[in-house]
Amino acid sequence: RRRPSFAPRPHKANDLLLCSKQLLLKSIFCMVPGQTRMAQQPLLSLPEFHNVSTGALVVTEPLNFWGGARVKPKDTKNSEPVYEPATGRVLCDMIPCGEEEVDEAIKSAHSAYLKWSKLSGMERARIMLEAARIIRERRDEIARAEVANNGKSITEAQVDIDVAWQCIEYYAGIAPTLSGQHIQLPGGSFAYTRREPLGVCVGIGAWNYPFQIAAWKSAPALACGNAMVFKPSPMTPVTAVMLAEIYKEAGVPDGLFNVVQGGAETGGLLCHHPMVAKVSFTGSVPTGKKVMEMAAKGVKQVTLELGGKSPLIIFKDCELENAIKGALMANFLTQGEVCCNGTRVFVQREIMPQFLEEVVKRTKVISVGDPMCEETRMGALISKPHMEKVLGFIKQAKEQGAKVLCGGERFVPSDPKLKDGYFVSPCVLDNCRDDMTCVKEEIFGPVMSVLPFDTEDEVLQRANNTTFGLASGVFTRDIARAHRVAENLQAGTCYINNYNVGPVEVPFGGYKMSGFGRENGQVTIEYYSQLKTVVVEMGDVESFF
Ligand SMILES: NC(=O)c1ccc[n+]([C@@H]2O[C@H](COP(=O)([O-])OP(=O)(O)OC[C@H]3O[C@@H](n4cnc5c(N)ncnc54)[C@H](O)[C@@H]3O)[C@@H](O)[C@H]2O)c1
Ligand SMILES: C[N+](C)(C)CCCC=O
Repeated sequence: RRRPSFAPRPHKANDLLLCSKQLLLKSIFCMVPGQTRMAQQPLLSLPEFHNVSTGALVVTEPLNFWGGARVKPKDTKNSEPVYEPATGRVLCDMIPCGEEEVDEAIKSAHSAYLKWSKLSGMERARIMLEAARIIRERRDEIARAEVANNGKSITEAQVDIDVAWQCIEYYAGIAPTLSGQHIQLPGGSFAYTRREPLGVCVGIGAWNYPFQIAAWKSAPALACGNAMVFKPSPMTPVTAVMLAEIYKEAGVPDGLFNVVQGGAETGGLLCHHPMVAKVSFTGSVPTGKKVMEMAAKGVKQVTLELGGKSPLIIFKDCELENAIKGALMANFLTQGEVCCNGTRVFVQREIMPQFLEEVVKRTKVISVGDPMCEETRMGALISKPHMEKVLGFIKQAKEQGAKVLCGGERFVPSDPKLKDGYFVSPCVLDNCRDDMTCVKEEIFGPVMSVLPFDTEDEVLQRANNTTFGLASGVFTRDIARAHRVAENLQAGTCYINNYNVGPVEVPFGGYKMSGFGRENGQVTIEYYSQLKTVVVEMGDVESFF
C-alpha cells in the first residue's frame, strides 16, 4: 500500500454506486467491498464507518491492539457498557485489560522499541508521514466513529482528526532533525551529546479528544524513537485502535503503538510496570496526582495535562465582535468539555450590557442536536452522570445567586432517536461572583460564567486567584496592555485576541495544578527523550592516584 503522499484515494465505480445508494436510503447496512448490493444485516464493524449515522453503530471487534493486531480480551467478567452520547444506546462493551494483558502489551512495545530506536530519524519520518497520509485519507470515517463515541459535532470531530494527522506530520518533520551538540575540550579532547529515546512510554487519555490525544502523545514519542502503550478513557474506547491499525499499515514494527482498554485499575498496572520509562497523562487533577505518585515509585518521567478554570479577560477597548466570538469559542467547543476553556469571562463593566446582549443572542441560536449532521454545532455530553453533574452545577449556581440568561437545561431534540441523548442547552450565567462554585470549579460543560471588572490590576489578581493555570485569554486593542496582561497571567497559554486555537507547532500545557510538561511544539521532544553525554579523551589519563 504505497500511494504518493496526499494523492486522493481513487474511487472505484462500485464505491460510488454504493455511496449514492447509501445516501439515498439514509440507513446503514453492512457492506462488503466489491459487492454491488447491500447486505440486509445491520452493521457494523470498524472498517465500514463511512456513512454511519447516529443510532446505527454497534462495535463488536476487539478494541485492544498489540503485537501488530487486535487482541480479544482474556476475560469479559468486568465488561462495562459504553454508551452513544447522542442516543443513550449501548455502542459497545469496554472490557478492561488485566495484569497479564498489560504485561503482554508492554513486552510487545519493548521488542518494537528495540527495532524502531535503531532507525534513523529519516526512516522514522517516512513511516510517520505515511501514517499521517492514511489518517487524512480516512478522516471522515474516523471522525464519524469519534462522534458516535464522544457525542461532539461532526464538524468539530473532523477538525480533531485533522489536528491529529498534522501532529504526526509535524513530528515526522522533526524526527530527522534530532541531534546533539559537539563540545571542544582542552588538548583536542571533546564531548558530544546524543538525544536518545526513553523506551516504552505509556499514554493515558481523557474522553474529550480521544483520537487527538492518542496522536498528541504518540507522535512525539515515536519521532524520538520510543514505543507506546496507550490507554484511552473507558468511556471512549473506539478510535485509538484505529490509530494503531493506521500506524501498522504505515509500516511501524509490530508492537510500536499498542492499545489496552481499561479504567483506573488498568491505568495503575501501566504506571507501576517496571518496563515503562514514562507516563504521559491527560485527565483530571485528582487522577493526575495518583499517576504522579505511582510513577514516582519507579522514578518514571511524567507529563501531566490536567484540568483548568481559565480566565478570559475582555477590556472595553476590544474589538467587541471578535471578543464575543472568542468567548463563544472559549466556552462551547465540544459541549464545553475542553480542559483549556475560558469559563471565567471577565468583562470590563462599561461594555457588559452590549457584551451580554450579543453573547446571549448568539448562544441561543447554537444548534444543538444530532452530532452527525453537518448543521449541528453542539452535540451531546459524554454520559448521563456527567450531564447530571453539569446540571447540578447550574442549579447550585442559581442557588448561590447567579442568573441564568439562557440555556442550562436538559435539551430533548425533536428527533425521537435522540430522546435519551445527553444534551444540555448552552448556558450563560450572569451575576456571578468569584466565590461561587460555578466560578471556582471546572464544570466541563457548556456553561459560561460572566464576571464584571473595573481595572487591569484588579482583574489580574482575580484571574490568577485559582489553583489551576492551564490557559487564559485577553481581548484588547492596546498592544502594550495585551503583552503586559499575558506576562502577568499565571497560565501555560495566553491567547491574545482569540481563544482555543491550537496549532500543533505551539506548545500546550499547564502551570500550577493544571500540570507540567508540554504537548505539541518542538519543546515536547525534551519530554520524550533523554540526553546522553559522551566524553572522549584524546590524550593520556591524568590520574591523582
Ligand atoms: N490539559 C489537558 O490537555 C486536558 C485535556 C483533556 C482533558 N483534560 C482534563 O481531563 C478531565 C476529564 O477527563 P476524564 O474525566 O477522563 O479524567 P479522569 O482523570 O477521570 O480520567 C483520565 C484517564 O485516567 C484514567 N485513570 C483513572 N484513574 C486512574 C488511576 N488511578 N491510575 C491511572 N489511570 C487512571 C482514566 O481511565 C482515563 O483514561 C478534566 O479535568 C479535563 O480538564 C485535560
Ligand atoms: C481546544 N484545543 C485547543 C484543541 C485544545 C484541546 C485540548 C484538550 O482538551
